[in-house]
Parts: sequence; structure tokens; C-alpha cells
Amino acid sequence: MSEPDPTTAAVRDDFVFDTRTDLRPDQKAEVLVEALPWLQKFSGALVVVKYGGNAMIDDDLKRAFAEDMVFLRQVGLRPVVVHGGGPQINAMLDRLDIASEFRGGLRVTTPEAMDVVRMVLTGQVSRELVGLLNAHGPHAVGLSGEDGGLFQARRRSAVVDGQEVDVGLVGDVVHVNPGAVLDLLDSRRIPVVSTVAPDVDDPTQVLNVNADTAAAALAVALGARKLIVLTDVEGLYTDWPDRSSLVRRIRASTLAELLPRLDAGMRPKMEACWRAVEGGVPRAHVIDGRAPHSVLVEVFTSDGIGTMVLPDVEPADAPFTTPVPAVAPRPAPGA
Ligand SMILES: Nc1ncnc2c1ncn2[C@@H]1O[C@H](COP(=O)(O)OP(=O)(O)O)[C@@H](O)[C@H]1O
Ligand SMILES: CC(=O)N[C@@H](CCC(=O)OP(=O)(O)O)C(=O)O
Repeated sequence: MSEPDPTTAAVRDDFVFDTRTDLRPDQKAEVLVEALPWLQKFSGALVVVKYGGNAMIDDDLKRAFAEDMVFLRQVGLRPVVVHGGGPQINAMLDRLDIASEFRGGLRVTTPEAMDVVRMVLTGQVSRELVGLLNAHGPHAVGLSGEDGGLFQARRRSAVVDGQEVDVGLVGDVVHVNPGAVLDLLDSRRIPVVSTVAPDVDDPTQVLNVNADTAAAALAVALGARKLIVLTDVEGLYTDWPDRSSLVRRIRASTLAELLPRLDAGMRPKMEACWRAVEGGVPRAHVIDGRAPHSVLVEVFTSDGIGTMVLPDVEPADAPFTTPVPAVAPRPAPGA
């Protein structure tokens, strides 16, 4: 045995104590045991994860995200990743000196900008993500809405101050053919989806689709058990930026009432969660991608993390009722 690193380990007799975390062995065991009912409940579950925001810029968070996806797959879930890339598209448009603006949360997409969107999403962001996942084994395969006829989109406008505004080559997914994704899942791959899609009215044209809304459409079409949307904030605040208004759980009808009052950044995410739940996805979550391994915390702990959207009425045969925790819930800090 090599000499222990004095900064990370303390030696007593023949034991090596890991001092890198402040968890005692019994606390580590508690974390693992807490995961047991959730591992059982979600065995085989298809989970769509929308990856974007800050978690996609920081290298450590990127690696942690890749570990989470491989972890999910390894313990028998079927993760499908849908990625964004707004900041990366902005950077490339800047480099190429192409002007770009957002109207009502959507990028005004000229034909010139569309070429850049497609190139960055499919040729840069997807490649990097597939590479990070495949550092753990040959798991991930990238595809876009153009591959295998996955998505068809229709041009849409934005609404700004109650007025319809033309945003160019921007679409909403109107049809999903999930065969290509299901084939990959059947061969135990992790599909990584970029959200450019052919125009249903002119299939030679591709459209730029907001990744949150595309993830919701895909989650519905796949009959996913969960949609998880990563972002750069703790969750939904009903009264942004009042930090005391963070919502842990919200029913679909309550969210529908709130949607028109939300700011442009949060609205597509919450609308995506609402659409997913209305479309039969039992749970949709907005979670903080700045917290390392937030997906694992969401899926495998009793308290979860972020904001959870639930249907107004649970189906009678709901496979997602809360399992009896294997350990008693931990008391709140300070309780
Ligand atoms: N009601 C709200 N709850 C939470 N965040 C909000 C709210 N309204 C506006 N925001 C802002 O929206 C941002 C998330 O949107 P955006 O930056 O588009 O995310 P992403 O880059 O993850 O796609 C948050 O960082 C926050 O600043
Ligand atoms: C129409 C529209 O706005 N499309 C987005 C697509 C990428 C995306 O949604 O990325 P994030 O999830 O990182 O925001 C864009 O061009 O930025």
C-alpha cells in the first residue's frame, strides 16, 4: 500500500480515514440506503433530462453531469439527454460578427444565424457532451431532430407585450417520431438530442427550436416518467427575485395561472414542465444545475431538489406514489 496523502487521509493502526468529506461512515451509509427505494421505483424508468445553463459552461459541472447520466444508466434507468446551447451560440455569433437578439425568450433566427445554430448545437455542444459521456464507456450517441425524422417543427412567432412578433426561422415541435431514440435506448445507449428540426411545411428548411420546449415534446412522445430541466437557479420563485418565494411543489393548474406573469427566461422552462405534465409525464422538475450531481439528488433522495410540477389529479394506477423511505427523513437543519 502506498503512503497516504496526509492532506486527505489520516492513519490510525490499519485504518485509513478519508477526511475529504465531513460525513461519517454511518452518514455515508444513510445516503446510500436512502437511495434504495428510489432505485427500485425508477428501475427501467425513462427520464428526459434537459441540460443547459451554467451547468453546461463549468468543466467540473459538465463532468459531474456526465457521471450522473452514466450512473442513471448503470442502475437501470433509461436517460435521454436534450441539450441547449444558447451561450455557446451567442459566443459563435459574436466571433463571426453576426448580430443576434432575443424576442419573447426566442432567438430571432435569420438564415445566416440558423447555419450557426445548427453548427454549434450539432457540431460543437453535442460532440462535447457525447465525448464527456463516452469517457465512461461507449454509451452516448448524438442525434438531432433531423435524424431518423425525430422531430418536425412548424414556424412560430413570439409574443412581446401582447403583440405577435416574427422571429424568423424558429419553430415548435409539432410531431415526434421517437423510433431512433427508442432504438438507441434498446441498445442501452444514452441518446443526446440537439434541437434543430425540419420545417413540416418545407422539409428542406431547418428551424431553431427552444430546447426546453423540445425536451417536453420528446418526454411526452416517449411516455417518460420524468422530465428534469437543469437551469442556473434553485428552482421556480413565484415572486422573483424574492428568495423566500421558492416553490418546492406546484400543481399544473396553479402553474398555468402563474405562467403569464413569469419572466422570459423562466417561462419556457415552466411552460415545458406544464406541457409535459399535461401530456401525461407524471413529474417534471426544474433543478439547479450549479449544484454538482443535482440530478442524482433529485432522483435518489426523498426530499429531492428544486421545483416539482405535479398533475392536478394523479392517475389511479400511478406508478410514482412515494415509496416508504428506508430511513427516517433527516430533521431540517436547526430543528
Ligand atoms: N420566477 C423566476 N424563478 C426563477 N428564476 C427566474 C424567475 N424569473 C426569472 N428568472 C431568471 O431566469 C433564469 C433562468 O433562465 P435562463 O437564463 O434562460 O436559463 P438557462 O440558461 O438555464 O436556459 C434564472 O437564472 C433567473 O435569473
Ligand atoms: C429559438 C431559440 O431561442 N433557440 C435556442 C436554442 C438553444 C437553447 O434553447 O439553449 P438554452 O437551453 O441554453 O437556452 C437558441 O437559439 O438559443
